[in-house]
Parts: sequence; structure tokens; C-alpha cells
Amino acid sequence: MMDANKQAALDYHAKPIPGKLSVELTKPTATARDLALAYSPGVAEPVREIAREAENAYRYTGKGNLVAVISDGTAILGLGNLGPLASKPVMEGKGVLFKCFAGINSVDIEVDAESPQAFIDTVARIADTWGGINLEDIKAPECFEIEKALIDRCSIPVFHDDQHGTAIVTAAGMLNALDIANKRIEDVKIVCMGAGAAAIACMRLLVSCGANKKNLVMLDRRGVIHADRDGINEYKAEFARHTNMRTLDDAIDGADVFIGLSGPGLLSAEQVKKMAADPVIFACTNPDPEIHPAVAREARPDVIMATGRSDFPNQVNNVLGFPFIFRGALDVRATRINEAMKLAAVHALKDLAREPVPQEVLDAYERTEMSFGREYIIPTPVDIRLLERVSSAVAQAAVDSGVARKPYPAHYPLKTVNDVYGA
Ligand SMILES: NC(=O)C1=CN([C@@H]2O[C@H](COP(=O)(O)OP(=O)(O)OC[C@H]3O[C@@H](n4cnc5c(N)ncnc54)[C@H](OP(=O)(O)O)[C@@H]3O)[C@@H](O)[C@H]2O)C=CC1
Ligand SMILES: CC(=O)C(=O)O
Ligand SMILES: [Mg+2]
Repeated sequence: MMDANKQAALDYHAKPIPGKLSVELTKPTATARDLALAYSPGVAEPVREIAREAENAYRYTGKGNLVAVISDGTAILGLGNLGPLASKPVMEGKGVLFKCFAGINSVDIEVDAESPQAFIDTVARIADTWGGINLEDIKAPECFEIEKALIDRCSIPVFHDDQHGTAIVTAAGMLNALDIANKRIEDVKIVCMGAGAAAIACMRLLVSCGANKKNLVMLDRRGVIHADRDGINEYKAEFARHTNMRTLDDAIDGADVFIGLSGPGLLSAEQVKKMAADPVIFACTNPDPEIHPAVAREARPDVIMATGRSDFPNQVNNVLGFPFIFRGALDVRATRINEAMKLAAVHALKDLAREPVPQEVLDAYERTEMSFGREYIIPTPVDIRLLERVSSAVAQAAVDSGVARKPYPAHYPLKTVNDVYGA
């Protein structure tokens, strides 16, 4: 980031008060009577009701619209393992996005855990009082064990955003990008740089959407993950190929698609030049992508390019997923976020990109024109229609797949975040 922008980012976080989130009151507190209702003696009544029947927590507390954003700080964006405290700005940031895009209250919790089991036990012990748990920036392979254990132990949705949020948005953007390139997902050669939380989940979902594993090459810090390599974990082994390719140079030759979920600056202009016609490059590492869009475009004017950032066209970022996926899941009181709900979100996102773009979005991006095509393969996060389309699709899929504990909401479709509590 340029120095002026660095300072602007620091000032944004520091001023006028530190941080990005605050707590608001939903009930009057001005009088002695208000306090007698809010606290002692009044608060004892909902306590008794919840002790009698746990479901009453949804009626008398904020549980039903409350998501915990929980991290151990082991994979903060693409910055690496910088610890729980340093992850706090990102976790507060996720809370901002939950609130402004989906009207969901969220609190960030950063856990200093000595082991995955300690993290699991900590989260499992607090899970019951939340509507859902969004796990964030936990590195692979530990994240897989952690998420699975917590899904098994918790009765509320537990969702590792870097895995599934990223995969959902990547799949939606990829289906559209390939359509524009006039290619079929079943046929394309895919190179995935990175073999961690986001990469493994993205490749799994692309395979569910039709990609052929035999056309897919995954790389980590040691190069291509191939069948003769020793010491690869079970998650990487899922994508090990029988191949002579060993490096990104080998793999990128003739590739249709590059997906970067790894580290900054790992893809060169020379490598982009070796890709097939109309190459699709999703350089999704944050904050600095695998290749700068201008460099990729100069190397290949026919590129369809996306990054994880807000300041370039085609932001392939889980912000397009997690707020609306949790909205839909919370509103039908889903016990989990299953594959049907994830696929419903993919298609809702993909389809919305093909509709005309509202004036508010053009204004927010200071553009006079945006329409489905190379520079617009996926909706932008400020598009209010995401709330309606993605949340509705997810809620419906939860009901249809039998994980909803409430019917499809009578107050859907949602038009604004002011509507989330219904009439
Ligand atoms: N745009 C978006 O919405 C999202 C983007 N991301 C980005 O994806 C990246 C990975 O995040 P996440 O999966 O959570 O992290 P993980 O720690 O789980 O995985 C990181 C992966 O990147 C690989 N990697 C790192 N540096 C290099 C390198 N120099 N060469 C090759 N491979 C490398 C690691 O290899 P190894 O296994 O050998 O250590 C590992 O497989 C981050 O940059 C993050 O910002 C993540 C989520 C969402
Ligand atoms: C966007 C995001 O979650 C990440 O880069 O980790
Ligand atoms: Mg993340």
C-alpha cells in the first residue's frame, strides 16, 4: 500500500474512536422503572424462562441474531500466523460487514490456544449462547479438524468462512468467468496456487460444480502436489496428481485458470503469457494478490481478472457470502450450513451478476456503467439485492434439505437490513 493510503488506513481505525464497532441499546434505560425491567429485579424473569426452556433464549435475548467471529490468528489474511491480538482488526472488520450488509450483530473473540483441541474446547464451551459461529483466519490443516469437531459438538451453524465463504464466491465468479470465456468447467485446466483452508475448499466446491480433478494442479510452498511426493497431509492428498509437473512454470503452461490463495507476487507476467486463450486469473490473496491486475492485463489483454480487494474490478472475496449465508441460516434457525445451502448461495450470486446493476452501486463505485462481462463477473458487496437473493436462497435450501428448525420466513424477501426482525 502507498504511504498515504497506509496512513489513511491507520487513521480510519484510530479516529475518532479506536476500532470499528460499538454496542447499541435496543430498550429504554432512562428511568428507575426501565432499569428495574432491564436489570434487577426484571431480568430474573427471562432467566427463569430460559432455564425452564432453552428455546426461550431466542425470544428474550439477542442470541438469534448474534454471530461470534472467532479466530486464533494463525492465518490472518495472507499475512500469516501473527497471533490472536493482531487478528482483531480483521475480526472487527468481519463484524462490520455482518452488521452493515446483513443486519447481524457480531462480536469478535480471539483465542490464544495452545492446541487445536484447546481451541475446540474453548469454542464448544461458549457456543450455546450464540446464533452461529463464524470461524476466521485459522490455518490449514488444523482448521479442518477444528471445524469438523465444532460442527459435531454444536447445535448452531459453525462455518469456517475462509473455506466455505471463499469457495462459494469463487465458484460463482468462476462459472460466470468461464461462460464469458466460452469454456466449460468440465474441460478447463485449473492451476491452484495454495493448498490451505481456502484453496482446498475452493477446489472441492469447483469439483462439485463440474470441474474435473484430473485437470486440476495444486501447488504449495514445495511446488506441485503430485502422487509421488512424501509427507503431504490427507487434505492435500485429495488433490495429488499423477504428473511430471513439479513447478508453477510447468503447471501454468496452457492452463485456462489460475486461482491464487497463497501469497503475494507469486505469479509472473511471463507465466501469464503461457496461459491458454482468454485466461481466467483469480489472484485472491489479501491484501496483495499473486499478481497485480495491471501487470496481468499488460501481459495478456484477453485476461479475465479478479482479486480479493475492493479497489479493483471483480472482487472475489468471501464478503459476498458470509453475511447473507448466516442471515438465511439464522432466520430459519438452521442447525448447520450444509452443501445444499452452499450451492444455493453459489447460484444466487452467479445469477445476480447477470442482472442490470442498480444506480446506487454505480454511485458507490464511481462508475457510469457496469454490466455482466469481463470487468463485472460477480456482484459488488454494496449491492443491496444480495440480502434478498442470497439469504432467501440459503433459507429455502435449509428448509428443503431438512436442517431448518423454523419455516421459510414470512417476512422474506428482505429488502433492507431494517427488515431483518420482520413486522
Ligand atoms: N479473497 C478471499 O475471499 C480470500 C482470500 N484468502 C487468501 O488466501 C490465502 C490463504 O489463506 P488460507 O487458506 O486461509 O491460509 P492457510 O494458511 O490455510 O493456507 C495458505 C496456503 O498458501 C500456501 N502458500 C503460502 N505461501 C506460499 C508460497 N510462497 N508459495 C506457494 N504456496 C504458498 C501454503 O503452502 P504450505 O501448505 O506449503 O504452507 C498453504 O497451502 C491468504 O492470502 C488469504 O488472504 C483466504 C480466504 C478468503
Ligand atoms: C478475505 C479473507 O477472509 C481473507 O483474506 O482471509
Ligand atoms: Mg479470512
